[in-house]
Amino acid sequence: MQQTTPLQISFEDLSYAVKVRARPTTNDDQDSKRRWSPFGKSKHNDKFILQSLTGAFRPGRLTAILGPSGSGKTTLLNLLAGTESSGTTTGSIWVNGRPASGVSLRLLAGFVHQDDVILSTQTVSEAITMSIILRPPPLRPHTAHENMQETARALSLFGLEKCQHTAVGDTSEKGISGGERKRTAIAQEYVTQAPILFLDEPTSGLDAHSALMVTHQLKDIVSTGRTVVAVLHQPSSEMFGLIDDIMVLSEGRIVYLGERAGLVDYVAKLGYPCAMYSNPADHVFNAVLFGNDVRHMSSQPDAVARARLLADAWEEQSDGARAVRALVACPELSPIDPSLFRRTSPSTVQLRYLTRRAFLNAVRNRLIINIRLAQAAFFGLLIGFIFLNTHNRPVAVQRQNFSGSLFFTAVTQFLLSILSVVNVFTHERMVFAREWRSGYYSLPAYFASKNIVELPIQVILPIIYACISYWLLGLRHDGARFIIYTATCIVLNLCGFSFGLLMASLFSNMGTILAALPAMFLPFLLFGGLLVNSGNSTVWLRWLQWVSPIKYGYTAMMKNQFSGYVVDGMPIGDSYLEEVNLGSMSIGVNIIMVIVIGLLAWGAAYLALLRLTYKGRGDPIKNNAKKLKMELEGPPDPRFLSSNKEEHRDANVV
Ligand SMILES: Nc1ncnc2c1ncn2[C@@H]1O[C@H](COP(=O)(O)OP(=O)(O)OP(=O)(O)O)[C@@H](O)[C@H]1O
Repeated sequence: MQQTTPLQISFEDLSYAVKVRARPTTNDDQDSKRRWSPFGKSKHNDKFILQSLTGAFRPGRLTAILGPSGSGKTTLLNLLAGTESSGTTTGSIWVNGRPASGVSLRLLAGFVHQDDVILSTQTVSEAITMSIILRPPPLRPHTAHENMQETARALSLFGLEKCQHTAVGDTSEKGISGGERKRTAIAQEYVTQAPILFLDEPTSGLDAHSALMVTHQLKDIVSTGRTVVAVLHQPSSEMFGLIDDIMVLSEGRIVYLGERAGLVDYVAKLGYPCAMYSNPADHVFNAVLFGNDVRHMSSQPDAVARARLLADAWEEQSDGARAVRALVACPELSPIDPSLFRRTSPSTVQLRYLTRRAFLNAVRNRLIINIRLAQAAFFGLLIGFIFLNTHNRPVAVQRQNFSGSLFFTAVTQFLLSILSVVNVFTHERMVFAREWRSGYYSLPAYFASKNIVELPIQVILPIIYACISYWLLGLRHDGARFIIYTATCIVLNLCGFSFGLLMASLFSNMGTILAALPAMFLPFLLFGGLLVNSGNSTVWLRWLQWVSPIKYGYTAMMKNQFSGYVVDGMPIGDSYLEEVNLGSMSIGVNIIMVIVIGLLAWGAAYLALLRLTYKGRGDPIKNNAKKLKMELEGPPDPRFLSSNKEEHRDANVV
């Protein structure tokens, strides 16, 4: 990894508040602005998660953020990395003295999240190569061979050679271990050569040796001049010894920020001397943050009061806080090289890569494809044998059997397609959300690749079904009518695919989808043309037939079979069609209606995915890239060029 321009992140008076439902009880928390009123409109309070944080993270140093659960560590990282958007942020952030909102920091920073999801069928090596291809580092390797070399280097640095060809896996199909997954996620960020790296609990859930290994790897990254900030839970003594700077947070406030070596002295001065041979990180947690009360969980007011005492002591009385303020006032000012900005690959590269990955994913999930193929053949045979040679039966039986079998066909083509998509896509939705946020690709490239791979399957399955069922059922022996029947099955399948995509994009888990599915599907089924005579149904509900793809598909197939249908010289088809009131629209128009409804659902699925991308506002980086880059490339904030700079520089030792 190459040396990089040193980048210092500083922030002043940084606060973050979210709206929480107000409670009618009186709360003596001075920091919350109580605005609850039983009759008024406003029933929300501001909950301050981070309060007036002033500090700096220095380049070439490994900074660890420590603090009890719920102290705001993840929120701070998210805020700096520009991924926290639901609340209100106040205060300033700079990179090398240039104003930088969290969003613009995303141009410079990689982020390893607590629960990074990687596509389960991807191997470790593929996941790392994907990062190189889709988020090329400044000196982009151009050939596949160079990409492989770069991947091999990362695999070796992170000790992943032994599992490089193992699939990542998930809870249902075991793949690599939790530690290997964490290291893979770090390696994915490492290869982009981002000058800043944020990591949220990279060592949690790992055994002591693996956690130490990860910390050593972070130290290696830091040695190239990068700024690395990691949230660490309970670092061991060995890990603690590798950390350069430490920030301790409690109840959203800073309790300590400075060199690791200064922490023990500082807490000793507060009246908490650390015993020899004890782990300073444990000491800070147990003695300082919780007052050695190991038997009881501190009550919320106690914890807040204790945190306030410690944070006030830090801010008002400590030399460390003064040194930090001096560092913030007089930061590193070297210019930010534009080559450091995050890069994305061209749309064509994204599309090509994602299509290949989606294809491999489908092939590796071969069992699912095989089941879907078998399902198409099974239902074709089932319906064929149940209604075998219906054309040889009495007229009344023909009417009933053809109606029943064609309705069943319309329903199965639509429903099976929905179920197959939601099953596959529900897991992938989380992968998409994570990869999109990390800047791997754009939504159009992802959406297009999904469709390119899935559409051929959605065409082949109904063809199998139609080829088997049409001739067994004894539908009219006419090539053109067979083609219309097959085409109707195909469009119903594609329409179901769109609805499946929509449901999987709208809802994050299978349970919700299964709860919502009947509410959508059953009205379509009821107004599908067989169960209710739509000409005589309740008037104000009759519109449902116009949005039911099953109704249009069923009508097209019924007209295909019955218009002009003659049995033993008697024309029985047209009168039957009139009787069952399937409407005046032609077969072609009915098929077009299925396509139109499918396209609308498909468009809605795209919008639902767009909603996942920063709540529909799209990528803030892409939207403002020019402005954000200009700010970072521009001159430092004038306040840092003021005449008292030299004065501050003398105090610039944390
Ligand atoms: N959008 C939100 N609405 C309400 N409360 C929130 C929101 N986001 C965070 N919080 C609260 O803010 C506090 C800090 O959360 P955060 O995830 O930053 O803590 P943390 O220090 O990273 O905890 P942990 O170590 O357990 O991951 C928690 O009490 C959390 O419940």
